[in-house]
Amino acid sequence: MKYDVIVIGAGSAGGTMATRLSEDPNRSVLLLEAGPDYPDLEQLPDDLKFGYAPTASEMGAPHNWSFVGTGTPRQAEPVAVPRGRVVGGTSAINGQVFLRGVPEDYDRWASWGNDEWSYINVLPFFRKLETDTDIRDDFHGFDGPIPVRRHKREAWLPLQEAFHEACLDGGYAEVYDHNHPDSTGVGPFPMNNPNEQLGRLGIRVVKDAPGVGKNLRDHPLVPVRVRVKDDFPLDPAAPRIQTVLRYTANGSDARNDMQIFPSSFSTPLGGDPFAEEGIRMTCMMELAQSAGELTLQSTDPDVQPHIDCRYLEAPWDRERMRESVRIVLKMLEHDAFKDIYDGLISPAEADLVSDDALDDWMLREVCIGQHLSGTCKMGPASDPTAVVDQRCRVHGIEGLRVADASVMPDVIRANTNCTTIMIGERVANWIAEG
Ligand SMILES: Cc1cc2nc3c(=O)[nH]c(=O)nc-3n(C[C@H](O)[C@H](O)[C@H](O)COP(=O)(O)OP(=O)(O)OC[C@H]3O[C@@H](n4cnc5c(N)ncnc54)[C@H](O)[C@@H]3O)c2cc1C
Repeated sequence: MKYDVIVIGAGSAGGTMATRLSEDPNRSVLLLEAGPDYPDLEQLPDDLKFGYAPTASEMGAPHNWSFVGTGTPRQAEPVAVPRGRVVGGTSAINGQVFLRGVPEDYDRWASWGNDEWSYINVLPFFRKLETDTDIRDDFHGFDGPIPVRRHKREAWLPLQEAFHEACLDGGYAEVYDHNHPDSTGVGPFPMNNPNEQLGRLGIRVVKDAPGVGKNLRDHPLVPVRVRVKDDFPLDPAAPRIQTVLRYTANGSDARNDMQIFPSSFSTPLGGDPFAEEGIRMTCMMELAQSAGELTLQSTDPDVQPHIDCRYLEAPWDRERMRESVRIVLKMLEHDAFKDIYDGLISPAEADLVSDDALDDWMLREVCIGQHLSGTCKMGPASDPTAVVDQRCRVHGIEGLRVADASVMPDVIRANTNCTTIMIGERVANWIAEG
């Protein structure tokens, strides 16, 4: 059997591409996926259907590749690297935040020789992929396949309210629409959950592309773990994440290069997702200077690659992360937290005595941001580190494209799913045009 297009991997980008390309009955499309398919809601297992509890992304969970990587040299244990193995890919096990990057992210991609990816060029595809159920304007879609909504104010849990109040008092702007190009400040996350439910190895080299595996980008995060008062309600099944603060670090020229968001329920790190610990305030770096690397360990596709994240390697990353932790600590002293906050679980007092002590704590505690990207970056052929051109065609190989989160030349200042789906939309469009 011959196919016009073969898509490997039914994840955020691959699933989108196969869907769009098969809209034309005259085009044959083969979609190959390593994990199972659940074609309707009845057959969908609970861990994939109810996204609030992170059971689907636990190590060893049935739809998780359960990779491991190296976070920083100071960590004794490897970091867990969950990736979805199911039709839907990682978007089937993710946190359902549906945030776009800031326009400058895409304009930076364009400035590196990929003019097709400027914000003005990608906006129609962001609109095409979604139906925003809250907002109708030039920046949002209203007839696309993915529903986008925000948790209504009356449904915010008490921690989210306290966080919001403390941020406003801290001088941050109030934002309702974080997908608006100008947004910065605190407000509800846009979500895509449905309304209230749910060579060295002897491999023959076909093309030497030295950029493959380099430029591993992510949003490293440092969790501040907080004990709560005895009578403060903790519900493991409630939405953990509802609001977010996006802000610019002191001295940074990159808008919204940092995020802080509160989790209304937290568990010991890496432990049982229903075991209660308190709450968590997460400091997340949206535009890290440090980049990691992904290298093959074997020719066997079942052996995972070595994933070296190199989080917080750059002093500038540590400086911004220290500031973020200190913003959280100050925020916890705000009156809005007086019925919630009962002391820190981590960091301990000794971790806060100096910049060095705090760095040491951060380098031990830093976690994966789940937004791995960049290891097959797009760029012109004149860039020796570029793996694909701006239409995602592999340089020097006819008929082969890479279209997923790995083609981002740098990670965007937002969670990656929405942009990855947009990449799938764009590439499908180019293939369809011929
Ligand atoms: C725990 C977690 C939470 C996250 N939360 C969010 C969030 O809230 N918001 C957000 O925007 N982003 C989030 N992300 C990130 C986001 O989901 C990913 O960036 C995005 O889904 C990546 O899409 P992709 O198409 O690049 O890859 P994937 O969606 O991972 O697709 C790759 C597909 O290829 C398949 N595959 C791999 N190898 C083979 C093979 N050899 N043969 C056949 N098939 C194969 C895989 O099984 C998978 O289905 C999260 C990620 C994780 C892990």
